Amino acid sequence: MSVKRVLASAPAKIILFGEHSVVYGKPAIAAAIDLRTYVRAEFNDTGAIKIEAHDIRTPGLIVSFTEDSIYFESDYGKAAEVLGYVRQAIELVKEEADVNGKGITVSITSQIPVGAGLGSSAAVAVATIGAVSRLLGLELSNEEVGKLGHRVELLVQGASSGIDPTVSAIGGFIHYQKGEFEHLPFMELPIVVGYTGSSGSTKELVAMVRRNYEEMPEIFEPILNSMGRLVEKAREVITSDLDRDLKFQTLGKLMNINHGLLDAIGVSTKKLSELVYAARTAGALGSKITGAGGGGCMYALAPGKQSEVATAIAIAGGTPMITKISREGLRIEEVE
Ligand SMILES: Nc1ncnc2c1ncn2[C@@H]1O[C@H](COP(=O)(O)OP(=O)(O)O)[C@@H](O)[C@H]1O
Ligand SMILES: C[C@@](O)(CCOP(=O)(O)O)CC(=O)O
Ligand SMILES: [Mg+2]
Repeated sequence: MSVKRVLASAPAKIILFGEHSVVYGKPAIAAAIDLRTYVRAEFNDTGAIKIEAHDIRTPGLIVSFTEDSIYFESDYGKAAEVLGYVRQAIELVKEEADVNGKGITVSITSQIPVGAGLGSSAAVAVATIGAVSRLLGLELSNEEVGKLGHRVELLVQGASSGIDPTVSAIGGFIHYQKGEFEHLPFMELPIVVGYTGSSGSTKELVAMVRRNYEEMPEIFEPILNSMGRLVEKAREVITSDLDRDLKFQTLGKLMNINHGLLDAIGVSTKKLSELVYAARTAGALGSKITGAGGGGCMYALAPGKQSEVATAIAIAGGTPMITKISREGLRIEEVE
């Protein structure tokens, strides 16, 4: 029986250590979290690719009212650009399969705030590849979907380490470097994510760091190397047989150092720093930006203090989210 409709979902992530330096080939540690993007894919008879993005707000809406009608106009150039990840994801899958001139309709709903450092771009790419590949009868492993998701990010952003699509596709807690990943022993992490409410574009932030790196390589090299070293130290701690409390204390110190280095390369903002320090004052062992920065989210490690830290983040003007690691990555939810 041929497949008519597929619903797939893929999780958000946090980068625990090593964002930005991972783009320069250094290692990083990330975990999938329990916020998801859902993508439904089905055939249509128009021969066209149709994308229904229910969570994307198009800027610059103009509405004209007459007595008996309403006209809508929008900045369609920007609308097409914002759907670049979904479109590229569909195109890459179509290259691998015979669609017989049929069109594909993709409909997206998401729990992940956009441009917030939680990997919404990777989750939408991974869930789209998962849904469309299954619709077209391709048997791709989650790891293969992650690799295609990396190609999507490279095509749209120009640069991407691939850590986000990898962890979104395979789930869990990973160490990642230059396309290779390793699952770390699963541990419950008592974390709180704090959202500033503003967004940053990963494409622009990665490009800004690259420009500054090229202008002052002798300053940036040692900072990126230090980020890489602290990731290795964090991995040693996570995989050691130290007791949980000692592990968290050292990881907290490393988070604070990582935040300082991210601030040094220019990806923090006043609001992010306010949330980072509010969390520490409320008893977090460590706190830092997560993801590309320039707005978006920070996270804090707060064993026994999660509700105090959540309150402090809210008082400082952020939106706290107490999340859990998602062991599952890409999931096929329904096939009809
Ligand atoms: N629900 C969604 N539907 C369509 N596109 C999405 C969705 N969520 C994210 N995207 C795409 O991902 C972009 C944000 O990616 P990025 O700048 O990498 O930030 P992040 O991955 O941290 O959220 C959006 O501008 C849009 O192109
Ligand atoms: C800055 C970076 O390290 C992570 C970006 O994550 P996000 O898109 O902000 O969720 C870029 C990358 O790894 O490709
Ligand atoms: Mg992204």
